[in-house]
Amino acid sequence: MSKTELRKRQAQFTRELHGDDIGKKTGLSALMSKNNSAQKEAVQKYLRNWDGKTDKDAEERRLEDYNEATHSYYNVVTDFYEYGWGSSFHFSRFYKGESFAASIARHEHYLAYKAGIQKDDLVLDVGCGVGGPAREIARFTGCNVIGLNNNDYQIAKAKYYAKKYNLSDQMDFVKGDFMHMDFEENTFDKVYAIEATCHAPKLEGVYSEIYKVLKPGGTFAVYEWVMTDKYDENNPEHRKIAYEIELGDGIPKMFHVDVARKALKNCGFEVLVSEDLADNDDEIPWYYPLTGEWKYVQNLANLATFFRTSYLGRQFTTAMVTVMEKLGLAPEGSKEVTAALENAAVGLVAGGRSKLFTPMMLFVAKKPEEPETSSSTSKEETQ
Ligand SMILES: CC(C)=CCC[C@@H](C)[C@H]1CC[C@H]2C3=C(CC[C@]12C)[C@@]1(C)CC[C@H](O)C[C@@H]1CC3
Ligand SMILES: C[S@@+](CC[C@H](N)C(=O)[O-])C[C@H]1O[C@@H](n2cnc3c(N)ncnc32)[C@H](O)[C@@H]1O
Repeated sequence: MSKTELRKRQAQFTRELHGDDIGKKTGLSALMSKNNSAQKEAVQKYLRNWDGKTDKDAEERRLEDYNEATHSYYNVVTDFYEYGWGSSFHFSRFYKGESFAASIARHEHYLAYKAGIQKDDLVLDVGCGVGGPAREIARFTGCNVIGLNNNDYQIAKAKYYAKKYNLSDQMDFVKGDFMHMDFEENTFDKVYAIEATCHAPKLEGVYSEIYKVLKPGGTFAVYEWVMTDKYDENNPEHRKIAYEIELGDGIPKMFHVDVARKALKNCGFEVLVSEDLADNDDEIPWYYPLTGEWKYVQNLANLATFFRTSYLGRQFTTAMVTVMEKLGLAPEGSKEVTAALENAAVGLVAGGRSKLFTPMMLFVAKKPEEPETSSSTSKEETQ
């Protein structure tokens, strides 16, 4: 199927699944207005690749199907994410006394600061979700942002929110696969990606596209999801944690941190910062909202969020969605989605506690002023 045909089909499917009036409804009320048979199809398309098999063939299938699989994954989880987490789909570090929203925003500001984003810069947000970080970074720095996303539903939502919050002049959102970008070479002053490029079947693929569209001398900053140095792919316990994360988060393959670092270098980037922000012995761990450890709750106003993200809250949501599905109020397959998200939560907490996994491997990388030609770059073996 050609790129144009795939785009048309995915856009048409989104209209069938979510209707034309995207934006006004969020979370569970948006879930309730989804089309039943389209939802069933989306759940099936997402889960067909995660059938419990971890052999090379199964992995190959997941890598090949990355575009449709992630498109379907976000078609079915976006409403749950907004209901449980908000409109920035990423983790953050927590400090004592800090609210959940402040912590999420600070994590975004920090990336903007490390990327050196200035007023009037043209910035690309790779895998922009519903635009939570783009709105915050545009307000924080005064830059102009283009959000790239392969999910039509999220793009429609991001556009709706930009208009609602009077930010449309500073931002736009476009449909596209980050493995094959349509932008002109040397277009953007800065590029950032927050917990999105882990959906790539090959990190060198997405990083080389970023390198191409970045102006010479421009900076790319990313919070990458990777398995850490402690991870051993041949250890079944470790592999189980990585598989749970892949299954529950729609990721074809979780890569080791070295793979990411080498991929950046192989694309021609000069790596300026390479730091796991989760490896700071923070008093409050990044994954705590998913553990249900109430002792960490910093702010009474955040109680609703912490209930929804905690183990107890997740069981409550699953039970509620099961009943809603039986009564025909929620579309078929919604219960399966909550089960997959439960896997995500369990895998992420296990990965976080054991430090086998981090969602905040910070890389800041520069495209040289005079980029090397690809033939003059010596490449290291990655994936
Ligand atoms: C998938 C990637 C690369 C990043 C997303 C990171 C997080 C924002 C999500 C990872 C697991 C998600 C879960 C929820 C919200 C968003 C995440 C934390 C829920 C709390 C949403 C409400 C459901 O009832 C339970 C979910 C558990 C997992
Ligand atoms: C976990 S969300 C993070 C969203 C956003 N960065 C944020 O922090 O709110 C991952 C995002 O990557 C996008 N994505 C995944 N695969 C993609 C691809 N091949 N091309 C473009 N976007 C993709 C998803 O649609 C989703 O918006």
